[in-house]
Amino acid sequence: MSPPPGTFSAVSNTFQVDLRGIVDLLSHHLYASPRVYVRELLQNAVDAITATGEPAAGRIAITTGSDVLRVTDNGIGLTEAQVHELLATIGRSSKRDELGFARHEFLGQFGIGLLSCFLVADEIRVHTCRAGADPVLWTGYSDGRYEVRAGEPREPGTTVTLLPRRGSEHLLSPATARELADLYGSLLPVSVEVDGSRVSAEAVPWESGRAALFAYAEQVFGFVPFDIVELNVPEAGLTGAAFVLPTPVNPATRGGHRVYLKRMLLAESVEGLLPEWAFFARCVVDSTELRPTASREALYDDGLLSDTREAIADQLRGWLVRLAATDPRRLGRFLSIHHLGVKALALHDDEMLRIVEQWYPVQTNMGQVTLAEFRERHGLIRYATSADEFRQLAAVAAAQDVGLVNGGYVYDTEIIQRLATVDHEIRIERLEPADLATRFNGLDTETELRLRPFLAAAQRRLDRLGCEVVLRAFDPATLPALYLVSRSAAFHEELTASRDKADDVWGGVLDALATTAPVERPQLVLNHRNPLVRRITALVDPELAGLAVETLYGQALMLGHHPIRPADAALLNSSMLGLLDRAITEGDR
Ligand SMILES: Nc1ncnc2c1ncn2[C@@H]1O[C@H](COP(=O)(O)OP(=O)(O)OP(=O)(O)O)[C@@H](O)[C@H]1O
Repeated sequence: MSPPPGTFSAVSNTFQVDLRGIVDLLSHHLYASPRVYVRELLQNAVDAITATGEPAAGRIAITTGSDVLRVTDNGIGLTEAQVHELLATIGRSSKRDELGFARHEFLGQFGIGLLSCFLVADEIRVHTCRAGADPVLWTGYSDGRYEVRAGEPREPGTTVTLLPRRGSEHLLSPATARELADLYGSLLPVSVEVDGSRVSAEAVPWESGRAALFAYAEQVFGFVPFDIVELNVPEAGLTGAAFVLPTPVNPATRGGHRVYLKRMLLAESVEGLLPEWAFFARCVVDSTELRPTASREALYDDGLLSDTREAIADQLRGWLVRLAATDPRRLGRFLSIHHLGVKALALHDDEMLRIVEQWYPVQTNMGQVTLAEFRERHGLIRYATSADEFRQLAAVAAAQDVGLVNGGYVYDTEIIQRLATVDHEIRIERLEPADLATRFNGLDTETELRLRPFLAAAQRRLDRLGCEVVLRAFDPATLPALYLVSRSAAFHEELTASRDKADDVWGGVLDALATTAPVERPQLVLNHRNPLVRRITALVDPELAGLAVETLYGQALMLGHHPIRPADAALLNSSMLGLLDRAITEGDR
């Protein structure tokens, strides 16, 4: 009885597949380049040889010419039933176990690799024979059809013949076939020949000694490495070498690594094998355990890959630590090339932090020294957090015998601060510009009394700019004035600037913030040791003295790279013009 209208009975169906769409998708969109067809054919041949249990006797011959390309192996071959099952079913592979897991000894696992041949061919012929069974010829077409018929008699094994699609002939040419077989197959443990000449049988480069490795790096990566670190990660069955780059690289450019899986080249530029901080190394490795993605262009990002990454990171770190212990000069050279990466690493790695502290010279107002040397000399690490602050204060601080590190370079301030958190013996102090003024000498009482009217007049001129004028005597005498902003004053200045731009609601919040703490005003410290300042303080004309103070204020602002507010710019403008007017009037007399 049929169900009443409007109700459905549950029917179990299977997906329908449009074969042409799948063939097109897998062959044209999965792989980045049509050149991978050689890799997939080599891989199938190697797997078929592995399946015989006698890899040493394995032979793969690629022949080109007469407009076709043939890959012949003396592997296990297929029976007719297997041909129907394996070649004609997309996604079916003989390389998985009953539970569907990839069988360890094989390179393939997905059951789609052969389809990559449709990138370059319209027709694929597989002529195969299993020992003791009849030879079979399977022909597949890129429109999704296939035929199976009896094949010509042959030795056990398989020959895959590709008939090029129009426009792809060059990809099957003798030169390209040779180049690709070399690229993908040169480390394979079976014999590979192209048109009768052998390509394979190279030993893995890291088993041929250091000299060979240096030559390899130059040939393959195009540089003579600064050093070579051997890599070994047993749980990933991984061996290989990391080449330390001899020149700086942008840490943001991700360097790819040459990765072989079971000695078949996966790709020349694989990402994710090293942690990001190790941008100074390029690797070549072979792994028996890491897994490829289906396109075989990248490594599958699983737990094993992240463990491997960690293990390689440890080995690179160990190399650095060893270098520090055995050859500090060489470490110094390395650091001068790759300091950015090492400093980035030091932010989350204690050993690297110590290496940077001990060996990396930083800029200070007493010359280039390491943080360790600086600490030994000054008892603490006093630092400026920006290059501007350092530039403004370095000479003045040095003249007061105050050592100062420029923390303005990338990561330097963070590194200094981290040092103090990992080692409580290490004292650090951010230089408070206003504190510097406390080290300046005051004036003797008589001079101070004499200059009081001048100071009061100067203060009146700068009051509206929120700046306090003080007179001190300090070195260097060549510096007439210094504009010092305490951190809280700097914060307050930023707050006022934001307040001016903010809308009412946000402005209210900023106002509330501004009133929470009393703020020290920025100081213009005039240097009484400076001859010009002395002459200014002695001027009898109060207007000229006022213009001079305003100009000193502007000059000190600019010297310290302080922000120039509209009110400052207006003042600078009027004082300059005022002085100019005076100078011209004087000159005309
Ligand atoms: N040269 C060959 N000799 C014997 N069998 C082969 C050969 N080439 C392919 N086959 C059979 O055809 C199946 C499908 O091959 P295909 O290349 O499409 O996938 P795969 O190698 O199993 O996996 P992957 O997609 O990861 O390469 C293989 O599992 C294998 O059984």
